[in-house]
Amino acid sequence: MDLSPHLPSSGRALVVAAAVVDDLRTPTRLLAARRTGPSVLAGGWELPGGKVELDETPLEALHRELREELGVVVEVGPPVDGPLPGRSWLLGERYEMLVWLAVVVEGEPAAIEDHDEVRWLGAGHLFDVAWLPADLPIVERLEARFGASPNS
Ligand SMILES: Nc1nc2c([nH]c(=O)n2[C@H]2C[C@H](O)[C@@H](COP(=O)(O)OP(=O)(O)OP(=O)(O)O)O2)c(=O)[nH]1
Repeated sequence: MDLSPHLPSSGRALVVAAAVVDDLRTPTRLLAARRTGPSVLAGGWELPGGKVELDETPLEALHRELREELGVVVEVGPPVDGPLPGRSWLLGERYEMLVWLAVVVEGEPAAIEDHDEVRWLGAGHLFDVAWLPADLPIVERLEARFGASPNS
């Protein structure tokens, strides 16, 4: 029996993350979260999320991670397609990551677990934080969806 039907055939472990925005159709703000560990990644900014466990689907993992890390319930929108088979994004040798747009429907994002700061970035400021290197092409892809905002 295949215990991990959602895992990529590449052998890399699957990570899921959300590009949390203020509006799914016309986003003007993106949420970034600063990692606290491990030391090699600490201080780097990322899209909140984490590894998919064997007993859950990628979307179940996404909802769990956002609840645990940020204390929010989200509505998940369209995927942000990456270049790998399965439309994931490469994160070095060991991981690949699926990304979806999402909006908060309950709670206020807070750095509860795995992060020490969360920050909303307006259009025009999406690269104001030190993103983890693997996230740069993802944020570039997101930027193309952003409209101008009066506060950006
Ligand atoms: N969540 C997330 N991880 C990312 C991003 N970019 C990036 O390179 N990574 C890397 C960092 C980690 O090596 C790996 C994800 O691991 P994680 O530490 O977030 O996973 P997790 O929350 O399940 O952690 P753990 O329970 O295993 O400690 O992917 C990103 O934007 N979001």
